[in-house]
Amino acid sequence: MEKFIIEGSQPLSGEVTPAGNKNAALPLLSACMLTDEPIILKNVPDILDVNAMRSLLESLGVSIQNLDQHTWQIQAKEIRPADLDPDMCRRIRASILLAGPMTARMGELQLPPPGGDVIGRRRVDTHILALEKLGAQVHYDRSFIFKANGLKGADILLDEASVTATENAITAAVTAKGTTTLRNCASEPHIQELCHFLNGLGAKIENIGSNTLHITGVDRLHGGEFTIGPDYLEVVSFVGAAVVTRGQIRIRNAGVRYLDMIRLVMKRLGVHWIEEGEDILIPSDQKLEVEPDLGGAIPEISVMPWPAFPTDLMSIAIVIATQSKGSVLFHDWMYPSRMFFTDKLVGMGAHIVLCDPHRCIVQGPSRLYGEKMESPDIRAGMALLLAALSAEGKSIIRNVGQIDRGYEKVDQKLAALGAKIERLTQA
Ligand SMILES: CC(=O)N[C@H]1[C@@H](OP(=O)(O)OP(=O)(O)OC[C@H]2O[C@@H](n3ccc(=O)[nH]c3=O)[C@H](O)[C@@H]2O)O[C@H](CO)[C@@H](O)[C@@H]1O
Ligand SMILES: C=C(OP(=O)(O)O)C(=O)O
Repeated sequence: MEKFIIEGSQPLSGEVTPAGNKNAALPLLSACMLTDEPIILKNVPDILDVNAMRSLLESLGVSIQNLDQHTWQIQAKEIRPADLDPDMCRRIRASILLAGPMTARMGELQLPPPGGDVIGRRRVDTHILALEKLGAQVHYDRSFIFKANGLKGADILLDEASVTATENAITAAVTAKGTTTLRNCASEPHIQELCHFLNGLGAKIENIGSNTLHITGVDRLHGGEFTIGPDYLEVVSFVGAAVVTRGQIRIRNAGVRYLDMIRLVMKRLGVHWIEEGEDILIPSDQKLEVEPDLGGAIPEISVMPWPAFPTDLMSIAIVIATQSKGSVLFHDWMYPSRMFFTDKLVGMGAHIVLCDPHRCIVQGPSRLYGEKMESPDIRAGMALLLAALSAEGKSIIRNVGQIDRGYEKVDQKLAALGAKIERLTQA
């Protein structure tokens, strides 16, 4: 295990480029199993979750070659429903994404339970609903068994707009017989990318980006090439790092098409950026003052499925709010354990009232002081790192493997922007 030692209060400056989107790379990698022809994926992020997915695919017989650090050639010529390592499955939420492609192509998969961030109970019922509607039999007894003798298109109303359940439904439906209508589906950028990727392999998915997808099943998919889009969660994390250190940075290839709602929410915290083509420039002259609602009411920032504000940016927004003048209510109804990390921010000097597991009120600005902390999950870990960069004095963040799950070489990128950060093996 490793830890970060951070000497805070260094304004960041310079340029940074985000890696490919983790939550796009994971379903795309799994979807490669839908064809026996080779696929080239570019801009694959070099992060722990993606490497865990690689090892799961390899154990199912998929061959993966690195053409360079971020370009993979993947071929699922002869795959088999082999036993999967339960520890590896438990490491990532996305192991559940093997279900759609394997059920469609092999008609069989035994899958240990998925893991991922420990941020509260994470349902898989919607995955089962979708796959059963397409004709699969699903048996669960601490582990899943998926079986199918050819899938058939269906009219499916998801009982919640779950991201990974939508992805499993799509990958199972693209080669099913007949047509599928998928209603109440999620439409996050990674789902849109998955659809465009599959259409590039010969799938027929219409209405991409909406919450109703029409899928016409095709007999087979062919090989192809696809470039994974930039990770907008990493982009906004770097926006946060610039703002809380009063720095000025340029983020190259920032995926500005994904930032509309995030921009509105950041404006409420007194944060702005300038778009220059595909780059964004975060200037040092931030207002950092909370914009009250009409009539002076305390504003609320709450999460919602896309195109609203993503839950994965809640922790980052909370840290930014500690540096903005005024009060904001944060509300994350999706996960019951996302807000507990705020006690660490309080320990650093932030003024935060945790109202219940889903809501907190932040009153800023507060001077933060360096602390010793543990990274509880990917986004809270990154948020604590931002707080440490902003704080006066030295901070130690342990268990940074949590951050490495989703952020590629974050310490090296921050150091290149002038942060004083060191990675050490945990004693
Ligand atoms: C690998 C991957 O892609 N992980 C992402 C994916 O996880 P994942 O696909 O697991 O998350 P889901 O979209 O299923 O849902 C997240 C939580 O919200 C609840 N829920 C969701 C939608 C809804 O309409 N009603 C509802 O109650 C779910 O029961 C669950 O507790 O999407 C989440 C929500 O954007 C992100 O935090 C994760 O980073
Ligand atoms: C919750 C997250 O990831 P996962 O679903 O992979 O655990 C995240 O990326 O913030």
